Amino acid sequence: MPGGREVAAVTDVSFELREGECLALIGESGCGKSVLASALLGLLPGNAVASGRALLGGGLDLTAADERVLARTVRGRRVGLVPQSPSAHLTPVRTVRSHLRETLRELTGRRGGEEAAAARASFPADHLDRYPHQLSGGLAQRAATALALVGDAPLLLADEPTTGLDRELVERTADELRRHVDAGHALLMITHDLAAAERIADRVAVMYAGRIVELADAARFFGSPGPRHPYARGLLDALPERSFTPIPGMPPELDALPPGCAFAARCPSATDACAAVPAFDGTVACHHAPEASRA
Ligand SMILES: Nc1ncnc2c1ncn2[C@@H]1O[C@H](COP(=O)(O)OP(=O)(O)OP(=O)(O)O)[C@@H](O)[C@H]1O
Ligand code: NI
Repeated sequence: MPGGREVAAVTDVSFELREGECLALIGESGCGKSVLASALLGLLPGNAVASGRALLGGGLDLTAADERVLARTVRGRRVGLVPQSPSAHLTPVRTVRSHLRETLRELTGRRGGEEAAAARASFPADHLDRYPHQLSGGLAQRAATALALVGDAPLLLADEPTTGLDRELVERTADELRRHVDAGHALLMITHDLAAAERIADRVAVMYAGRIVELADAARFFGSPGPRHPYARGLLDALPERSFTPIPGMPPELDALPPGCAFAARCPSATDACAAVPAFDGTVACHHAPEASRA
């Protein structure tokens, strides 16, 4: 950070993701979702410090791999990325067709196939000759998704892949990503869109102030018995189709985290116990979470 301040953007995160599985990573703006995705691909800014391990099938540790290995064998081939700001990742002087052509050639050795690749992300064929600045946010998003699907990487990180899309396109994109998962790929989908998460995720990870506070089976999380962490319950209650009650207050600044549980100031269940940071037991990090019911 400017001025040499340090921010713990992501702390003590731990999860597994299997082939054929979609994990949705949800949480308010600024909680560390994109930083986590960038860390997995070696795309953090030069002054960032990452520690820990991120093992890809076969044992490659993404956090320890050097830039050459990441660039030549990992990005696009073993780990695909739909970046959060797709227009920033497209080359301004090249059309969408040209981006797809080069990515197809590089990752699959094939010539042609741009239209089929575009169609997978509902990118309209008659817009293929447009330049990035001629695309709406939603079209840039679909172009980025099409590019990310080309390499058929076993792991796909999709950072807000449905932003800027209308409901029908959200559903089409989510369904395409789900097909990709069902074909045996793993998907980490970062999203604000809980309806999209519910549509495609097998499991849900809820992040708050840089930590995962709940990791749950999606059907149980969105259905019954529902979330166990008060923050996760608050996120669902804030939905218009549920009680439409926002969580009071704002998330803390990551460079000024309160001691103890970072959610305590906004939490209806907080007690003195929350002065200590609750440990994450693999499913929830809360001193007051209801027991996981067996079902
Ligand atoms: N380049 C950077 N330099 C310094 N701090 C950064 C940088 N990028 C992110 N951060 C810090 O990391 C925190 C997490 O950012 P991140 O982009 O991961 O949030 P996010 O959960 O993806 O939010 P959003 O939903 O808005 O995309 C930010 O609050 C900010 O404090
Ligand atoms: Ni983000």
